[in-house]
Amino acid sequence: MALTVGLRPLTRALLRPWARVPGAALGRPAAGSGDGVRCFGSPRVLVEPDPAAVGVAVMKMRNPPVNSLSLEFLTELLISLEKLENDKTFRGIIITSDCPGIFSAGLDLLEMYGRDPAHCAEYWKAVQELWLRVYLSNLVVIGAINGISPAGGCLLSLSCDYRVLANNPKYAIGLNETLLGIIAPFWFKDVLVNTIGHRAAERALQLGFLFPPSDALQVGIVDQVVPEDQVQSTARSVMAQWLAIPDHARQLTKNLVRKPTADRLLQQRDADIQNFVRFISRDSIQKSLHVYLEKLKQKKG
Ligand SMILES: CCCC/C=C/CC(=O)SCCNC(=O)CCNC(=O)[C@H](O)C(C)(C)COP(=O)(O)OP(=O)(O)OC[C@H]1O[C@@H](n2cnc3c(N)ncnc32)[C@H](O)[C@@H]1OP(=O)(O)O
Repeated sequence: MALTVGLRPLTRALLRPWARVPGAALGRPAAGSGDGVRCFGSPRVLVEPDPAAVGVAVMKMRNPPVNSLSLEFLTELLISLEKLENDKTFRGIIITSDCPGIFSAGLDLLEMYGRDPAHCAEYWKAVQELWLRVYLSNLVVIGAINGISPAGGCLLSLSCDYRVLANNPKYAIGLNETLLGIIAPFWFKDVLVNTIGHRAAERALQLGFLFPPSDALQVGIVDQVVPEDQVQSTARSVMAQWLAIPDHARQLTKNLVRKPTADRLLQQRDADIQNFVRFISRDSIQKSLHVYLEKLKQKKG
């Protein structure tokens, strides 16, 4: 899949420090790992081969405190995913979080608040890019959702082939954009409709539902809810089932099902960026974001 990234300077800047992280250089054996064992990642994205499953990588998101999807974090995720996609050792990835209780707080509000249009455009391009990369990945992608997963975190989860959610009432998942006074873009909406159906998506999107685990399972936004300490092992068992299918048949079928949805964005990426920039730059939207960020601060104090 040839995707235009438009992130080259940042990508290069990010690649350099990796070489300085012992054992973290992409595609090279890690310090302390066995010969030929690949252990790679970046400061915020830990990627390791699953010791219990051949051909499977575990990707842990580590952007504390809440794994918000900042531009730098998105870029690191993109690079790691691209490397995995190109490394024939791997057939599947389990995406999970290294931040206790939080899968991902979604898009980084500070990338959209008080920023100039050029920054917002670059940011949105990276958001699009991550979605396309995960959604159309040739690898089997399983989400081991071990924490709360609102908005962009939910989109990331929905883009996996299968979602396992930890059974903790605090770990809600959903597209809650309306609660922030913003609107989920059409491609977020499309993925939700594809997953839970039109009527359920209509309610969930308008009301900004964050589904706790039992409701999430019932509506179908996740495929399985398991005790917290079984999320990884369940993800691994599910992975084995998906990897039992010949890659070419599974990949072509995935593409058949997902391409029309991805094409809707691919055909209008620039217009989507312009819409986002116009929308997010409005005074009223900036005010809503300000109020929401203040609420997050006050919650603490
Ligand atoms: C056309 C426009 C479409 C745009 C689409 C947007 C999609 C999105 O993804 S918008 C983001 C939606 N995300 C949320 O609504 C989640 C907001 N965060 C929370 O509800 C909570 O932080 C949490 C439940 C995830 C975690 O709660 P916890 O008590 O553990 O931590 P906090 O004290 O709330 O947060 C710690 C720290 O992190 C900052 N923060 C939290 N979320 C974000 C975020 N999404 N972006 C940037 N920063 C975030 C929070 O303000 C705290 O910062 P300080 O320590 O500096 O106060």
